[in-house]
Amino acid sequence: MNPDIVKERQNASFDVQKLTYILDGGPEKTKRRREISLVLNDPDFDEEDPNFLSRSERYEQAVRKSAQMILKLREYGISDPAEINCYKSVVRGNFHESLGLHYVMFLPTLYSQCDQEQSKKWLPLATSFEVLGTYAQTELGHTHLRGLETTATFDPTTQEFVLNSPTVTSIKWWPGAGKTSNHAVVLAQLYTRGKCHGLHAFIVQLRHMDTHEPLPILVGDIGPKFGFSEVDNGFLKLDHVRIPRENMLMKHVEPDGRYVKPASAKLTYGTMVFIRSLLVGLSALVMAKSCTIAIRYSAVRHQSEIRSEPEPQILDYQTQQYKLFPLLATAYAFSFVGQYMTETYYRISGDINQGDLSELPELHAVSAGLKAFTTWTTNTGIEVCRMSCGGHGYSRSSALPDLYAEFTPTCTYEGENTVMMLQTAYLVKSYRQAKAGEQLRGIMSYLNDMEQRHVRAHPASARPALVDINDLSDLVESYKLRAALVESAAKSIQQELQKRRSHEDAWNNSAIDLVKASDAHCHYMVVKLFTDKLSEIGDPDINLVLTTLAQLYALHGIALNSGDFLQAGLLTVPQMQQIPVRIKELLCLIRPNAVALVDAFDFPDKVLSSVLGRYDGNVYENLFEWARRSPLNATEVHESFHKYLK
Ligand SMILES: CCCCCCCCCCCCCC(=O)SCCNC(=O)CCNC(=O)[C@H](O)C(C)(C)COP(=O)(O)OP(=O)(O)OC[C@H]1O[C@@H](n2cnc3c(N)ncnc32)[C@H](O)[C@@H]1OP(=O)(O)O
Ligand SMILES: Cc1cc2nc3c(=O)[nH]c(=O)nc-3n(C[C@H](O)[C@H](O)[C@H](O)COP(=O)(O)OP(=O)(O)OC[C@H]3O[C@@H](n4cnc5c(N)ncnc54)[C@H](O)[C@@H]3O)c2cc1C
Repeated sequence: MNPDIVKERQNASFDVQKLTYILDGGPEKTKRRREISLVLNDPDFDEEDPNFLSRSERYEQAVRKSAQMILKLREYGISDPAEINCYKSVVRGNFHESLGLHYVMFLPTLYSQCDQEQSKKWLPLATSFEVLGTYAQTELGHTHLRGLETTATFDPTTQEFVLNSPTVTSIKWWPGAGKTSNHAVVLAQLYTRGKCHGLHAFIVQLRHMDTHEPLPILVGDIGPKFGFSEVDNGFLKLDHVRIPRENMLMKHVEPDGRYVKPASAKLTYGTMVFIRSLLVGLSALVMAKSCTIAIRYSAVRHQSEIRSEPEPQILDYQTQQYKLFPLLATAYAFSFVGQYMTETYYRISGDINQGDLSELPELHAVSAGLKAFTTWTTNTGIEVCRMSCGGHGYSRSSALPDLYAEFTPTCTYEGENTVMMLQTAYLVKSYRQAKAGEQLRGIMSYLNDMEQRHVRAHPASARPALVDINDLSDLVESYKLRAALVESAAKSIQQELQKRRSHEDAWNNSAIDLVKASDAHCHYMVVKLFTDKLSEIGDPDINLVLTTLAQLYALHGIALNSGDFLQAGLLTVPQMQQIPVRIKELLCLIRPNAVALVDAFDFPDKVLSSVLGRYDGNVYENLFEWARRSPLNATEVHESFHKYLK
């Protein structure tokens, strides 16, 4: 064990194990997670570092691993969805799996949209993996749902739907598992009796069940990408492909071609809401991994000098702390927000299953906003962690390049982030309702408050700032008032409308304000949820260290967005000047606990797959060993010497 890292652990002021329990949701859950993690010792999962393999080899290794996972899950009798998720995230490490779409989109769509008869037919096939599915929605030319071109036309004479990609732009593009899957949920515009009824989901068989040869359908892999090398994102061109009427999910078409309206057309989009909710938790996980790597490495890396010798740990540089500790605070904040998002998703979708759709718009808005907010922040954060590790951070052995490449598409898939932020219509609508005196419920209820107190964006001079920057509840209140930026967005729309612009143009001309408002709303939610969590934590040592992190998260966010807080008169210039001073104090308070705080995330070394983030801190000897395994070192003289240099 590296002596620096041993010393760091001795300095911790709290019980790391107890903090792990809090993150997991209780000691029992930690115990079970650790039991599941023992799978890492299974020799059947031994594999080559994917960084040393070609794309085709990576895909093959990933398929083998996916197949092994299925067999092992059966062998160990793991069937609880949360446990399956935990198991898979341990085995997957920092990469995706080729069967991922089957689990995260195909199966959930079947579960939520099959009627009884369909469930009887499709669920056994899909859960036994005879049917391997994907989710084919996006097209070459469009992702916006109303713009999708694939059609499904009902033919009452044969009781079939005819699925067609009429143009090049309508070819399905990006669905995971182009080579792996034999079925797809295809999203297409439904036509019956000559009328379009919008987007609906259909189960389409793509490949022969025995030979895996494609049916008369053009299907394949879209080629190498920035990352996602384990995943065969695919294309799919349907040329008048016929499927039985029973393959339409939720069965909206009667045998005579009559269309039966669903309770809400948006229920078809349910799987996207599900994944967006999951991505909040994924952001927390990836931010936690990145911080673990960068902070452990910073504790064992010595460089340059502060006073004279010896060379200090780079974690002692104030600038290094300023790069990493706000991200550490963010990882904790997002962990608690992820827990909230999961609970909210299951609570509201439970109500939806009982026929109560009243909270569906809020679930959509919150999951879209938090998905965008947390993935954007994490995306930037991984890169900060990588650069904070200097040259070694650029090596694939650090895992940070892989974490970035695998995570960055979360800002794009499942709804491009700007587009998701613009789903603020709900926010503006809520603001207008509150203004009209309606009492709002749920997370939007803070808008009631604003109307009652007539709090508005005022110039700094017009309102005395009563904020104590050392008091978290005051900071939460400030974030709440800053979220009143939604008023500026609503006003901008109003002004545009007064200029006789159409509603659509008024919206587009206010889009920057709308995204800012959405961002401010999400930021408030994160600060509030982090602060609320503190009241549940009884252990005084842990409460203290997490309070320090929450303060840092809140103050750092204000420092980055100082213009908003000043403009709205929420803080004065002298208070703003105090914030960097307080931030520096907080960095010093966090410093002795930094390694313990990342240890509490409890990532086994094999899951981190990072030479820099090793628990024992023995970085250099392992870096050397890793480099020697590079395929270029397989021979002492590379063949290119004989071919070209000699
Ligand atoms: C551990 C975790 C593991 C995770 C691993 C992950 C690996 C994953 C691997 C990779 C996997 C990647 C897989 C993939 O990427 S799958 C493909 C994902 N694609 C998208 O996400 C497309 C994004 N676009 C959209 O969702 C829609 O086009 C938007 C939303 C932009 C507009 O929408 P639309 O076109 O309809 O037009 P509209 O704006 O008039 O809206 C009309 C009304 O509908 C409401 N509305 C809209 N949407 C919803 C909704 N969902 N629930 C409830 N309501 C909704 C909306 O608020 C409005 O309400 P109102 O104002 O009229 O009241
Ligand atoms: C790794 C990966 C996996 C994927 N997996 C799947 C899958 O399994 N199944 C599937 O169906 N799809 C999948 N996708 C596709 C993914 O869902 C889309 O790429 C995503 O929804 C974004 O759409 P787009 O690519 O058309 O971007 P565009 O919408 O074209 O975005 C391009 C730019 O235009 C801007 N823009 C677009 N619309 C607006 C607007 N209304 N207002 C303001 N700005 C706007 C965006 O902000 C962005 O800056 C995957 C994508 C990736 C990268």
